[in-house]
Amino acid sequence: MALSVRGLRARRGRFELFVESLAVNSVVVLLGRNGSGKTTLLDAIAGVIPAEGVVEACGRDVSALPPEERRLVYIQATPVDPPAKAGKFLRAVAARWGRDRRAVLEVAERLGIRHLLEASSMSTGQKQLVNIAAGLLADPCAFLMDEPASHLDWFNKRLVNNVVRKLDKPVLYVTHDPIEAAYVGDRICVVEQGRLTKCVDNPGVKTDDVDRFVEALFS
Ligand SMILES: Nc1ncnc2c1ncn2[C@@H]1O[C@H](COP(=O)(O)OP(=O)(O)OP(=O)(O)O)[C@@H](O)[C@H]1O
Repeated sequence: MALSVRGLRARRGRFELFVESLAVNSVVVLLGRNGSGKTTLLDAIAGVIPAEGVVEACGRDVSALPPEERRLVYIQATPVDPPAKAGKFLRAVAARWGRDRRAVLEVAERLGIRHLLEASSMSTGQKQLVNIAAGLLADPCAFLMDEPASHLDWFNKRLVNNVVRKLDKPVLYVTHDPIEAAYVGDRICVVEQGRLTKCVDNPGVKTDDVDRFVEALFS
């Protein structure tokens, strides 16, 4: 079921975002210059900043609900520090959603982070993988992802991209990387000065040459 937005208006100082309509059925990528309003759009949908207009998720109007009741997973560009070791944290998230330890191990396997479950310290990119794992353990109506791969190496970026492509939930995905946009998105929308100025279906740009180039460098 789609995540959809109608007549969404939000302000940040003198900056104004207005999105007349946006339907997210699969993976929709937002591309735009710095300061164009991509994060503001995700913040407004998540409900972490005040906004006018309608946001629908799982077929219900969530516009008046606080963020924690909207059933949206919001992965932000800068990962949140897990409050405990990754394994303990992810087991707590799983329990919150009625899932067991096997679900944690399965998600950790998918994201290649089993070795981090008991780690006492992690890099920023490793923390981001744990944040993404926590999001996958939840049962949201949709995912909002703001540059989720900006701290990830190419291999982890591809791994996360592949996980995102297989999610059977709507995903609104911000990246600055057009190669990543072409790889992960079903639709690509351009954000300019707080407006969606263009949305196109992914024409199927091939990114294999870049993949081969990076793999050769690290082989
Ligand atoms: N905390 C803030 N206080 C006031 N204005 C802000 C604040 N954060 C952002 N803005 C304004 O909102 C505009 C949109 O910012 P936003 O973070 O949504 O852009 P973005 O497209 O996500 O940028 P980037 O690609 O650099 O992450 C900015 O141009 C800036 O003028």
